[in-house]
Amino acid sequence: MSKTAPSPASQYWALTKPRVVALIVFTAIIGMLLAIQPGDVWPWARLCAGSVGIWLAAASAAAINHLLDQRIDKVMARTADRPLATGSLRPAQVLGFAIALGVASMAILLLLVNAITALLTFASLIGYAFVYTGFLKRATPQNIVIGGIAGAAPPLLGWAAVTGMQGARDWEYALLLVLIIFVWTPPHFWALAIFRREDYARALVPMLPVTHGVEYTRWQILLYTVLLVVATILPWATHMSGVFYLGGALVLGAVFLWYAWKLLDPPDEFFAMRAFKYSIVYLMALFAFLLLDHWLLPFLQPGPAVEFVPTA
Ligand code: HEM
Ligand SMILES: CC(C)=CCC/C(C)=C/CC/C(C)=C/COP(=O)(O)OP(=O)(O)O
Repeated sequence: MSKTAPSPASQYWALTKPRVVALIVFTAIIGMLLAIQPGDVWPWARLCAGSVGIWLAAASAAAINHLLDQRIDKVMARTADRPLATGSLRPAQVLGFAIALGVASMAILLLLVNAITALLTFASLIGYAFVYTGFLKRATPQNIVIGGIAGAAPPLLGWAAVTGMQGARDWEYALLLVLIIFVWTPPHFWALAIFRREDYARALVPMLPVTHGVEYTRWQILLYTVLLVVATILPWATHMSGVFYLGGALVLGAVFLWYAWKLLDPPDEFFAMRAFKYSIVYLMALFAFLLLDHWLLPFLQPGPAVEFVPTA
């Protein structure tokens, strides 16, 4: 039985790495919602335009990644069905699509949000599409650590969309969120890379399990997971978030530590993929805790007693 060819729309959609970018936009939106304080007027236009603009930029960067990684994607089993690897889209089409998304993103951010968000988003796009994909990925096993800065930036982009980054507090809090995703990235990616190491070796990509071996990578995952748990305490320690967040972060962190510890002597080779999948649930849930702590708890707590003063 012959397989029906995928529709062009589904191929363009695949270029945007929709699921990864969905989580990226989720962290950006949470950055926005943490930057608004209870009682503030919600800047709806900037919230909507900021989300769309950041989404378009991340999608553009993902499409450029497909373009620059054609050779690698063709060789690796995980990526061999990508639109350029199969030939269902031509490089010129992908380039045009990436440019259109990038231009639309910058126009929206510049015209409807603010210059600092446009600038930081553009830097993240360049960081992932060119610095990581075009250079670091092929150059060093620290590729995803350094390149992770671009993927970690979205909460800062969201925060900038709401505040314009006017005060030191804005930078401190937003960079804390960036730090959390930055230290989350190595356990997230290296767990998958352990499982997929033969793919990377065949494609000559110097990922850590290929260059330094699986055992060394497992210890690095544990090290970064410990750093991650410490980093996730900082929002509470700096009074950005309360004990509700802290409780959630510690429980989620304890489970992540269990995965990282068990990965040192895993029950089977699929365990690394279970750890990878947990890393995604972890980040989603951690950011959901930040949000609930910021927005739900103030509503649940009784407000300050207001004294009734008769006017006459
Ligand atoms: C340099 C940084 C990063 C690297 C190298 C990396 C690497 C990867 C890889 C190789 C995959 C598998 C993709 C596939 O099978 O098609 C993946 C999946 C995923 N990543 Fe990352 N990642 C990074 C950062 C991020 C960030 C910052 C986020 C979100 C905040 C994220 C969210 C996800 C999600 C949600 C998936 C699952 C996608 C799916 O189920 O199709 N990643 N990542
Ligand atoms: C503007 C902005 C916020 C940009 C963010 C860019 C972005 C989409 C970051 C995600 C990082 C990611 C999917 C890495 C995958 O690594 P890989 O490309 O080596 O994985 P692959 O083998 O699946 O292609």
